[in-house]
Amino acid sequence: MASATFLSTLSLANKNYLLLTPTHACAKGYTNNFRVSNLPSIVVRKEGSVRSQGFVAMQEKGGSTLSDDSRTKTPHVLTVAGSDSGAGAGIQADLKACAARGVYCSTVITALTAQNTIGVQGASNVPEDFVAQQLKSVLSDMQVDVVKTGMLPSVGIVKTLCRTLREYPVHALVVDPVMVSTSGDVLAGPSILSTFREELLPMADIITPNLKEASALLNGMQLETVDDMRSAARLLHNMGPKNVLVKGGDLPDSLDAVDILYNGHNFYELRSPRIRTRNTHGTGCSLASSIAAEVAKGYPMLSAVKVAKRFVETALDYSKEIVIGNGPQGPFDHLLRLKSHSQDCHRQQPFDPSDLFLYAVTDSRMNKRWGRSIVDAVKAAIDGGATIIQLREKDAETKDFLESAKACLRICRLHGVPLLINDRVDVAIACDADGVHVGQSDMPACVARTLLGPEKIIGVSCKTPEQAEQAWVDGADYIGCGGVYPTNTKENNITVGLNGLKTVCMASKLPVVAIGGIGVSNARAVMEIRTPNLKGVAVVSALFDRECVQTETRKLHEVLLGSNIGST
Ligand SMILES: Nc1ncnc2c1ncn2[C@@H]1O[C@H](COP(=O)(O)OP(=O)(O)OP(=O)(O)O)[C@@H](O)[C@H]1O
Ligand SMILES: Cc1ncc(CO)c(N)n1
Ligand SMILES: [Mg+2]
Repeated sequence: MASATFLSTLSLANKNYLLLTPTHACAKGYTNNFRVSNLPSIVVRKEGSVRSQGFVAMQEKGGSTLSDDSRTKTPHVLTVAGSDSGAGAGIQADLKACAARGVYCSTVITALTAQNTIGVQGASNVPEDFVAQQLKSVLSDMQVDVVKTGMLPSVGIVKTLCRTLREYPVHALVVDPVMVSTSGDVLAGPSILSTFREELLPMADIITPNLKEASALLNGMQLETVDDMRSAARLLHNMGPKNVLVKGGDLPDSLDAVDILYNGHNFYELRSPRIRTRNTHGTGCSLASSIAAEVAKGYPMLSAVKVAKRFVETALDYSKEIVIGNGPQGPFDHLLRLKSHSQDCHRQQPFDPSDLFLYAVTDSRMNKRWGRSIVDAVKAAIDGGATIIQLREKDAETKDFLESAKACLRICRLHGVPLLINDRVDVAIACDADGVHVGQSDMPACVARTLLGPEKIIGVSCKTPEQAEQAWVDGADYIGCGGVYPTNTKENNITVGLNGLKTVCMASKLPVVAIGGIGVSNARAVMEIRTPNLKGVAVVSALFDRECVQTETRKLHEVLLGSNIGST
């Protein structure tokens, strides 16, 4: 049995920190094997013992870590579990959940399963001594913070794990006592129950049985209501784990997904709306891994469980319609990416610099003046031959802007024309636009790149070769150079002229679009500076401060074609 949980609050540097100690590291037989971890760590000598190891967890409200040193290590979860060939549960779910939650995950594989959305067709255990070898390889080298267990298919493997954990103590142990898959296939037989009860559960910081597993651990106790779940949690807690989470994913007749967390003092009833979906295979593994991930980051158990549950709920909701496999229980998408790809038949094309040829930039004031909606303006520009659109809505309310952007995106995708958002990276992300255009005092392009990911288009306004170089370094795709001519659209804008444009084009490693006071009368002169990097012109007033946007766009298109430069 683990020794009793010892909780205290201590004051350090005028801040209250919650000191959790000892963790399971002081369970019977742990060796005196301490190490420095990313988690603010305090070795606690309790009752003359030097065996116990604890860590300072962040407080529920706005906690903070103890020292800068403590922030340098990457949080690390080791999952000890079975492989699922269908990749919805097991090791594969654990890897995806940890990646989604932003922690590193190493893997010790205990069994291979041949599994899909129909069920488990076969299983083959990894030999005990090879499980031991994998455990040693990882634990002796990689500074694991939290071990999470899943399928442990034999008594020998459970014992091997317990022995190795005593030799290499970690900060926390999360045990998902996997026994039966949702398809009803046995992943670990009843023979392991006694070793679970006697050896593994007492070492655990949390165990996360589903209803069937809780029932099996409690000799077949019937579990049909939330009250039954509370009773089960209390009885399981008596077996030694610090926390028990009884999961109610399979609770009959429950509109909500209810889980009960019990820490020996309090019960917490955690509820979320039940998502109506067939794609729930691997929810248990993912929940346990996400709890492990949050604990590895340093959060206290209650916060970790809450965040993990919300993550699973969000991922299920996001994935409720994805179609993978023909069986009754499909996998879900931890990384929240598959839906937009599978449902979007007009996928974004990779950035093509020739798209900068006729670059139309909308202006809310001009649209208002001419009594047209932003959607109508975009439609007309595309019909006239615009090759890329940027929405520049300085005055719009965010909610309205987002709605307009979504409507414009549908039109742009239909015509294969990229849609960029000016300044507002948040709006671009929210509507899944093709990219953003940022100015020198907006969000730096490198930060926008981190937020938007590698595929999105990022343009930066530049007036000098130095700014153009920085845009390249920051990972932009193109630069906008100007104002080439004086313009009313931008107040106090310094004009660079054709010479300034040429200097920047010559220096730039990125394709360039010219902007500022350009229209039908001078577009040809701009393109005739003849530098290979200049791919087109960006235009606001010459298209949108006119009665007929389509006609003006067509005229400009003809002029540009006549200049015979930059077009595809
Ligand atoms: N349809 C659903 N909507 C929302 N949450 C759900 C749904 N199904 C399960 N959950 C939640 O997912 C988590 C995992 O619970 P569940 O009871 O499904 O585990 P499990 O049976 O071990 O899963 P598996 O063995 O398929 O990996 C719990 O927090 C549960 O409340
Ligand atoms: C390998 C493996 N582990 C756990 C589960 C439980 O979901 C499963 N179906 N397969
Ligand atoms: Mg499970």
